[in-house]
Amino acid sequence: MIKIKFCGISHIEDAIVASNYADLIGVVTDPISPRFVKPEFIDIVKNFVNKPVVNVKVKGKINDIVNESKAEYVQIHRVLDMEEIEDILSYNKKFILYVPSSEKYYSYFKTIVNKTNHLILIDSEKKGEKVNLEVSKIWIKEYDKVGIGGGITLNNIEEFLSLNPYWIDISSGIEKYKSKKDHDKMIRIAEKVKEWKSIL
Ligand SMILES: O=C(O)c1ccccc1N[C@@H]1O[C@H](COP(=O)(O)O)[C@@H](O)[C@H]1O
Repeated sequence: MIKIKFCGISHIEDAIVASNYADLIGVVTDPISPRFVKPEFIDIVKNFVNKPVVNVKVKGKINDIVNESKAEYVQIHRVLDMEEIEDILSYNKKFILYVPSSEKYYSYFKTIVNKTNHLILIDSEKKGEKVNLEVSKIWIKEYDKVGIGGGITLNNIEEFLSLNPYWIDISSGIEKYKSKKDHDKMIRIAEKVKEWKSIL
């Protein structure tokens, strides 16, 4: 079954619902985000959930991000330079590495695939825009750990599932308002993913 990451969790009650319906729980600890919470929130969340937590960060040194919480995964939501890619190889930590969905990042995508064994997240080049599905379709076929995010909602999720990604990543599409999750949307999205498996 296609795995689910519910991201941008900033309330304990949302984390509990995410834990019941998703495989990964994303918490954004970068002040750039309207869903920002302090890294300490992750350590609190971990007392209430039984699924791995992902610390999502855009800026900052990799070493600082790795050590700032007890999250099982670190998602670096920016394009890394070569030195940083080499650096992540030295950590005994699970990473999610963001690749913008544009042909111009194909060689970057291949570098990550060839050098690391981590999960990849294909997302839109600019936050708030929809991911490029044509590019994503090709890359998903090339590497088995590719997930897709970027504008997934209850109304368009089938388009994403039809690409057969390893996992999907959803944040704004399951919100009531910015930073607060809509539990009904979370449950309905999870049901759609489950039903999708039974169609195949
Ligand atoms: O969600 C955020 O606020 C965020 C901020 C900065 C970097 C990444 C962020 N979120 C990531 O983007 C995907 C897709 O989000 P959406 O579903 O399009 O809203 C999300 O799942 C996070 O991994």
